[in-house]
Amino acid sequence: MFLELSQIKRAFGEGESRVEVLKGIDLQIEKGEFCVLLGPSGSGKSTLLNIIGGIDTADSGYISINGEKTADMNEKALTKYRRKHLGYIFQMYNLIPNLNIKENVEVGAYLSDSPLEVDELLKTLGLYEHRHKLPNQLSGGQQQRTAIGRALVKNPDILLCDEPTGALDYKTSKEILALINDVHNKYGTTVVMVTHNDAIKNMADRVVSLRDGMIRKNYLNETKLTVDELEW
Ligand SMILES: Nc1ncnc2c1ncn2[C@@H]1O[C@H](COP(=O)(O)OP(=O)(O)OP(=O)(O)O)[C@@H](O)[C@H]1O
Repeated sequence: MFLELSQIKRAFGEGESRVEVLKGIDLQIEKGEFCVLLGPSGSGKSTLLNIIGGIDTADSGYISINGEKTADMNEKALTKYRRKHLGYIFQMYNLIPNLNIKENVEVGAYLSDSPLEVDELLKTLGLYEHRHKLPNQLSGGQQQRTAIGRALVKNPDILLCDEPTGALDYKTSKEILALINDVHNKYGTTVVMVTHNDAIKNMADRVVSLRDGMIRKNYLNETKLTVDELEW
């Protein structure tokens, strides 16, 4: 199993205000799978993604990648894992405002031993002619494409996406989903995508839904739709 989560628990706060956000999550994701994580607001989706991404740590349970438990890795190995194997895309693009588009993508390339060619990627993303502009000179969709470029330039094994289309209109959302899907198909990238948008589950291989910190549904989607066929 490529990505395995076992009995992941996470609580925030102390005493009276303590909230158990994840109550024992078991999840297994195959290499190259496209997994969508659904659930109501506050159900723990982002917390789970942050734990997979090594941004946050679980109180108990373990994560293993390719058979290696992250808890057994030392700080150096963990940093290497995050840098080399993970790409992260957020709803708010988190670009560096005073770097231009190309430089923002290069930030991702510096972290990798085997980055993709930056200019090539900028062309694929439709950003090449905008490469000398600053983020605030671009539309939301173009900024999100830049953030995707920064995550993809590392050619990560795992792409973690937290509401990547949350701030975008219908048409741009579809373009971004198509782009993520193309990368997933082309490079065999494993994708874990958190979303509020129920329609997106139709393009996924695996659909996982969380409620109150527990997995309520976890199934393989036998009737995948193309991004074009999605409606919401
Ligand atoms: N660092 C933190 N400190 C305290 N509470 C937190 C922290 N991070 C998350 N929480 C709480 O954990 C719960 C789950 O949050 P999380 O962001 O994982 O949910 P979500 O399912 O992603 O929600 P949304 O869809 O609204 O983004 C919420 O009640 C939130 O307030």
